[in-house]
Order: sequence, then C-alpha cells, then structure tokens
Amino acid sequence: MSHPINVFSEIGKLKTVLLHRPGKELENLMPDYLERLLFDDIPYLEQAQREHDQFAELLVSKGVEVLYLEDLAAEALLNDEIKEKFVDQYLNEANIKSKTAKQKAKELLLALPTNRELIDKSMAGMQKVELPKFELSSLTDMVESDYPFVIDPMPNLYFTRDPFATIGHGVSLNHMYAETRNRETIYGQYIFDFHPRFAGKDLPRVYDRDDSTRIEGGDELVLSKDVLAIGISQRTDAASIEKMAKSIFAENMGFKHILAFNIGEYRKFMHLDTVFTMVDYDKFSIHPEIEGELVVYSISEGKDGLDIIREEDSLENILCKYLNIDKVHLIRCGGGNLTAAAREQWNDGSNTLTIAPGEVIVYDRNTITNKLLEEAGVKLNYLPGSELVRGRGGPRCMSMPIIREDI
Ligand SMILES: NC(=O)NCCC[C@H](N)C(=O)O
Repeated sequence: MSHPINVFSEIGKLKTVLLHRPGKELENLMPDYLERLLFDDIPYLEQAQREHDQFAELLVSKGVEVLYLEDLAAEALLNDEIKEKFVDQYLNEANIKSKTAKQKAKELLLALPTNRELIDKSMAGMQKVELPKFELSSLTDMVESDYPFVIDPMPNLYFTRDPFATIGHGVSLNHMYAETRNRETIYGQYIFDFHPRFAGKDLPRVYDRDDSTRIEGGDELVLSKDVLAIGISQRTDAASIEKMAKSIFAENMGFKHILAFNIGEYRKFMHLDTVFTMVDYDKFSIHPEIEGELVVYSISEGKDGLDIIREEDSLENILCKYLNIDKVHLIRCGGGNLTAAAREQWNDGSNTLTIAPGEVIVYDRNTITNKLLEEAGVKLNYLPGSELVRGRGGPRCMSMPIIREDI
C-alpha cells in the first residue's frame, strides 16, 4: 500500500510541503486580545501574504510540491454529511455561549456557496456584527458583553508545523497547549480522515487530538530514520512524549530512540524548533541560551516497557552517539554574543527550514546567524519576513513536510 507521508529526516530533499497562506484571520487580531491568541503584534495582511507567496514561490522553484491546508480541508468535505459534521464539531469547540448565536453561525457557514469559502470563514472567525439580529430570548443573550467575536479567529494557522506533525509514514495529530490553537487540529482530523490523498492509506496515527496531555509539532523533530527529538517545553508535556514513544515503537516504522530535550517553559522559545534545528548531516542551528540548562533524556524500547536514561554528556556527544556521526557542528544563533543571540532568536534566527542536506530557507533579517550558517558551508535561501515574523514563527514553523527523500 502506498505511503502518502514519508518523513524520516529533517534534511532529506523536500518533495511535498503543506502551507497555509495567511488570511482574514489576521484582520481579526485586536490589541486587547493578542496575548490569548499567542500574538505579539498585528501583521499587515497584504504584506504578510506577499511574503508568504515568496516563500511558496521559492519552494516551487526548488521543485517542491506546495499543498495548502485550506485547499485540502475544503476538498476533505466530500459531501453534505461530512460538511455538517465538520461545522458542528467546529462550533462545539468554539466556546459559543449563546445557543441562538451558535445556530445563526451554523446557518451562516452552511449558506456559503463553496467549501473553500466555508473553510476560509471558519479560519477567519466571526464578529458578532456579522450575525443577523435575533431576539434575545435567554439571559445569556441579554447579558451584555463587549467582546466583539462570536467565534475567535485562528491567526496561528500559517504555522502549519504545529497542529499535526508528520513522523515516518505517520502523523501526530496533536493536542495543543492553548484553546486558541487546539481548534486548528480539526482541519488535520478531517484531512486525514476523508481527503482522498490520505484517507484509507497506510498512515499510522501516533498521537490523537483527544488525548489529555499536550504536544505540538514545533517540538517534534525527526533527526534520522532511527532518532526523534521531542522538546519538553511550554507546549509539550513529558507525559505526551512517553505516550508518543509507546506509539512510535509499536508502529515499527524503524525509530529506535527518542531524545527528550528539556528546554524549560518559556514563551520566547515555546518550541524546540525555535532554538534547535538540523541543517545538514552534522550541523545544527542552536540558541546558546538553552545550552546551559539543557537536559536530554533518551527513551528506547525496553523488555518491559520504556527504558529512560538521563544523558550525562555534552549535547555534541549525545548527538554523535545517537546519530552515529563523528563530529557535530553547533552553529550558535547570534554567534557568541548573547544580545545578538536573544534578538535574532526572537525573530526566529534558529528556526531554519532545511530543503536539502546543507540547504535552508531563513529570514533575511537575522544577519549575524545567517553569516555563521554561510561560513559553515550551509547554502541559504533568504525570505523577507518582517510581517510574518510578528506571529513569532519562522520558515520551519510555517511548513509541514509531507514527503522528504530518504537520506
Ligand atoms: N513551531 C513553532 O515555533 N511555531 C511558532 C508558533 C507561534 C505561535 N504564535 C504560537 O505561539 O503558537
């Protein structure tokens, strides 16, 4: 049976990738609600779209097939029954207090002429003023609230790295840290359940969105066909990594070890891939601020369950040991200067997307880190990211590999 997903490394030549072009959801961001929606500023949508189009064009110019989340989600709504099931689940998870408003929102969504318009609207969110006036029949309706939305926007959707992660031939359909992002995983659920490209194929689910503990794709790295690295972070619980390990080993896709990187719970590096990414067989981009306190645990399949060891060695030696390489080159974000490192990490200087061994896509703004990558022999493709980066994500965050060539 064919495998629609093939991701056994971070660096194998990228053949197919999933993106989401930022949409109207960015125009439903308001200063008072930025923090809850995990944003630090309000991007200029048209410029963010121009930057994102450059990202997609660069990938296409490298021979990469670019899929869009919004297209796959629309195509997954194969019939009216699936469409209504999606709308009901989406509304049930949208935290709408008023029963009448929920019904009116459902009518509005189902009246949209195409599936794509329905998906776009579901991503953008819904302001109260968009609903037709209705009689305030319940106390809930009558209690005035100045909150302008009946359904929150999902502005983080263009970070397709996080709601689900491709691992080997499978997918980790994630349970996210924050409510605002957990709704994003519904699209993955319908795509993998119903889209002809994935439904009914050999596609193991190694994590499920209904699980109780949290895990996000920015913490999930496929370092090799044998080794995963998963961050214990603000977004991913240690318990989730143990569940993932049991699931991964049971699927027999070939993975032998999971390295759990405890990077602490910080908003500025909410995921492992904001401070550590793989750019070549033996080269990694890393933010120096995590190196001091970093603790790495290795998890492998034991006779009676999982064998878990706290690794008592340098990161370089741990990576050499588990990746079977003689030497590792850590390229430090911002070089040795902590001011430059902090500034450039904040703007995703370490969040590189590797499109082939030794070739990456980076934001052009992180000049010190980029120079160090180049000096290390890495081939750089530059992306303007002034508006995209306001969401606190870089090229790796904004992409989910579907197919990489094996290395
Ligand atoms: N993999 C990543 O690092 N994704 C970036 C996510 C940024 C988004 N505003 C968030 O806080 O979840």
